[in-house]
Amino acid sequence: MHGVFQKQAWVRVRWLRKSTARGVVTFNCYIYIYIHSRRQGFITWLLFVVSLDLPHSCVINREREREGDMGSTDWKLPDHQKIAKDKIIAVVVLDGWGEFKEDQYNCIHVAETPVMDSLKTHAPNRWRLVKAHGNAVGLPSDDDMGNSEVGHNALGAGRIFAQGAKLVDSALATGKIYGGEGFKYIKESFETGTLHLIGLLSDGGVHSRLDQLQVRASEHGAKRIRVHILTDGRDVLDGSSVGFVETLEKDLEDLCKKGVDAKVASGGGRMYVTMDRYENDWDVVKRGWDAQVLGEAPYKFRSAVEAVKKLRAEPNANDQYLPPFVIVDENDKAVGPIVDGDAVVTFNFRADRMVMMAKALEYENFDKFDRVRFPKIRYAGMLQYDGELKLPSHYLVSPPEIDRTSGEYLVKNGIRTFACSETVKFGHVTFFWNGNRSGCFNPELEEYVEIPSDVGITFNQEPKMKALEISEKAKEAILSRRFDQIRINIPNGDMVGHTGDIAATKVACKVTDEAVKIIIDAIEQVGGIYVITADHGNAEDMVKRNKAGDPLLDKNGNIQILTSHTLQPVPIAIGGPGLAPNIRFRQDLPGAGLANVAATVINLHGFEAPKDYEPSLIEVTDS
Ligand SMILES: O=C(O)[C@@H](CO)OP(=O)(O)O
Ligand SMILES: [Mn+2]
Ligand SMILES: [Mn+2]
Repeated sequence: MHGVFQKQAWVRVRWLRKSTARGVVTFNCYIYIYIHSRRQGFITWLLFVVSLDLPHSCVINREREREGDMGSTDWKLPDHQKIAKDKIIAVVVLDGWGEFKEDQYNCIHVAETPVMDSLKTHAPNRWRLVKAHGNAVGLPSDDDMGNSEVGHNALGAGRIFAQGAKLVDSALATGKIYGGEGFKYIKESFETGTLHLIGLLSDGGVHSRLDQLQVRASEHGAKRIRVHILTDGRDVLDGSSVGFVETLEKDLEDLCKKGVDAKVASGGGRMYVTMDRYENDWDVVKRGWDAQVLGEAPYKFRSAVEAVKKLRAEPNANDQYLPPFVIVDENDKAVGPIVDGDAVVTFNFRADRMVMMAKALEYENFDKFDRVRFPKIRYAGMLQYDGELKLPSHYLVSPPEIDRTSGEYLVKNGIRTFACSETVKFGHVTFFWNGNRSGCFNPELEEYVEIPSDVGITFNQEPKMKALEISEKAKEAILSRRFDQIRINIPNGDMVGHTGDIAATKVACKVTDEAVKIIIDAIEQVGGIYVITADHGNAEDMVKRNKAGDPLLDKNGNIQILTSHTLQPVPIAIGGPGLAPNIRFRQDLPGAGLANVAATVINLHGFEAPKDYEPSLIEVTDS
């Protein structure tokens, strides 16, 4: 982070976009840039012109890719020699359900969870733990907690891919990021326009990382920089926003001393401003748009530190839900609305909570809310957030190329698939599961059902969420016998765990257990198999601890509530009448992780898994 480096590169800038029936025609100008970087600096550029992007449509691209895939991949899975086909399999992901010591802050332990308890105690050969954090799911280090994106990617893809956090780290370390198309593109605005950086401000490492913003924002020649912050409190402790904003403001001050006009321009809490997902509530994105683009918000402050401190002092305020604010100058004028000719980077590497904003920033035709103004900007994502939609069309770092997922293999081998969750987790068992692809592979064999989530509440208010509705839908799908795989995500442990409300999280865990029972009972009726697992920990530990594992107290003597995910492993249990008695978990894979689940499920469907998948967790004994 403290290194000094120099780079020269070509940058593309889109300077004119025109919609046509088949897509967007983009005229580009190319600029040769010279970058001199030191820790807190920003941006520099030089010169110049020409080229033209031909229009394309997503549909055409998708078909071409598919044809290419079909040509190079052998999709046919060999039959498993010992496991019969045609069993109905329920794959259940309990979001945020880890395994941890049994104390009063372990909500799973404290709640009544007889079904999950019995899976653990009654069939020891069919219950085990798997790793769900750090290197096991493609994160930079084993200090990184798991999360839904990397967890579901690993569960679905059967292999470990270097994930966004890691890819950005390495693109920054090598300097490759600055030579890439995306950076070159935005850089063309640096001379006359402002560079806006929008994203989650914390070191949580789930959606973004502050140090990546610091490095990125350091000495790359932008003359005017505005940062639009989203406070966290969900991947990091509530209240930590103040420290992160202080760090950022200090960095920006240092830049100002070097002659860069750099300021925080707006802000708001991530769950209330900008970072909605799966189109649950466009109002969230609109609040962000109004503050970031239009420079309008209900609260105005002269500095971001003051904003966050004052807004946090309101009753029941927390970092996740801070209201939107703008920073104003001495004339009460917003210091950083986004206007024609500016560059914008959304610096989150994770997709789900940036896709909606990306659409608002990029799509000429857009009807989700009234944007009032649609500035002509050069916009790039830290990553491309949706490979299928090619959104955004410019990005600084290429996303992981997660190909040949288990879902695609199984569908291509005739497995009829049903996937379901409520809105806030719907994309987890579809988009993330399928390697960050929206849509299904074969609509004739697949049905994806989304149950609308509650809107405008924090989930401790409704801790049962839609768990029972999801499992009832899954039950219907199981009993209909129209599907071979029924895949669901039960969100409660995670979504309620993130609120930090221990009483509500207990309710969440109890209803999750009830939902599991509905699935297991349905599977009993059709002679099927269940696979119950989770994507990462959350509800099993609700308190921040010291190294010895004891709860930490804050300065008032209260326990420090942990709203984030954890580093804990998660359980996986298999069973059901369709599971032959001689199938059990292998004993020789003690370090297995979520990526080992895909091959396991493929085997249970009666196929051998692709050779390069992480090994299956099961074995078939002779007896
Ligand atoms: O809510 C989210 O965006 C993340 C936490 O940042 O949780 P999950 O990975 O479980 O979706
Ligand atoms: Mn999750
Ligand atoms: Mn979560």
